[in-house]
Amino acid sequence: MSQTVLVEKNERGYMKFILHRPEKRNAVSYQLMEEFEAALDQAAQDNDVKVVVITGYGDRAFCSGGDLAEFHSLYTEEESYGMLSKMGAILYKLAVFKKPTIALLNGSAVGGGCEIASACDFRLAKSGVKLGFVQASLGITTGWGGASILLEKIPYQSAMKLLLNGTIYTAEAAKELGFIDEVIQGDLEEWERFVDTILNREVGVLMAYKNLLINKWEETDLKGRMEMESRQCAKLWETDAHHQAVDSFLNKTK
Ligand SMILES: C[C@@H](C(=O)O)C(=O)SCCNC(=O)CCNC(=O)[C@H](O)C(C)(C)COP(=O)(O)OP(=O)(O)OC[C@H]1O[C@@H](n2cnc3c(N)ncnc32)[C@H](O)[C@@H]1OP(=O)(O)O
Repeated sequence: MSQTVLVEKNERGYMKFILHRPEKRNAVSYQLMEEFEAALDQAAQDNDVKVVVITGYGDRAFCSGGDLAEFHSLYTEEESYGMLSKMGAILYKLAVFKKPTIALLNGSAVGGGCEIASACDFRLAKSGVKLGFVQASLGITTGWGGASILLEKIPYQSAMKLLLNGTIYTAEAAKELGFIDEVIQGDLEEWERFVDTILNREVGVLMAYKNLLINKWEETDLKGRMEMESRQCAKLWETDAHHQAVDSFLNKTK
């Protein structure tokens, strides 16, 4: 089975995780969850790594969220909660990762793809990229805790607009809402400029600032809030509305 997360270490001091399931627009499978978590552990232990960058393979997609085909076999609340809380725990680990993290949106970011992006400290997107928390249009909510994270990061009204609408935005429109920090025009490699100065700082300084956030999120029980969010989503997962929406996507009738 081929690798679903490619890990590249750059001598400038960052590590790139490349979500690598191009035939599924880099959807999250169980295998990808495991490789993603292993990559996070590897980056945490490597003292040369100052920043982690997450991106998608190719130029079509950053990540299309949960693998709707693989997870379609999960029918009930309990079955889906197992999957949702598993990825939720990994996203929490990403949110409280001890060094700065960047989501580099090279292509579409949909559903759980936006949740992964929310868990990063910064979100950069190639101009023209489409993104959206489409879960509402599938009869569910963010199931991996992404809304709880989003509400920590951008103004409440903007977060609610993104979540309740459940529609697709351009990177430019998402920047207006504060979700995207920078839209990259032209060559995507230009993203590196965003971290030029950060990479010149001592890793201890970067980690100390990050620690302020981590402490806050521990005190306000972000983990517990994310678990509650997964539970709410699991309840909606077993409804007909959700199963019908997924059937429509898989049968291309939507
Ligand atoms: C778990 C939950 C959560 O938040 O907690 C979620 O994430 S819910 C998951 C929410 N995600 C979605 O609803 C994603 C739906 N996907 C899309 O909207 C689209 O595929 C885009 C991501 C915008 C890409 O569009 P584009 O036109 O480039 O490609 P496409 O639609 O032809 O897709 C190419 C191939 O990838 C597959 N594919 C795409 N997204 C997939 C997904 N999430 N799970 C499983 N397969 C997926 C398609 O079925 C198709 O397979 P074939 O080549 O075999 O026909």
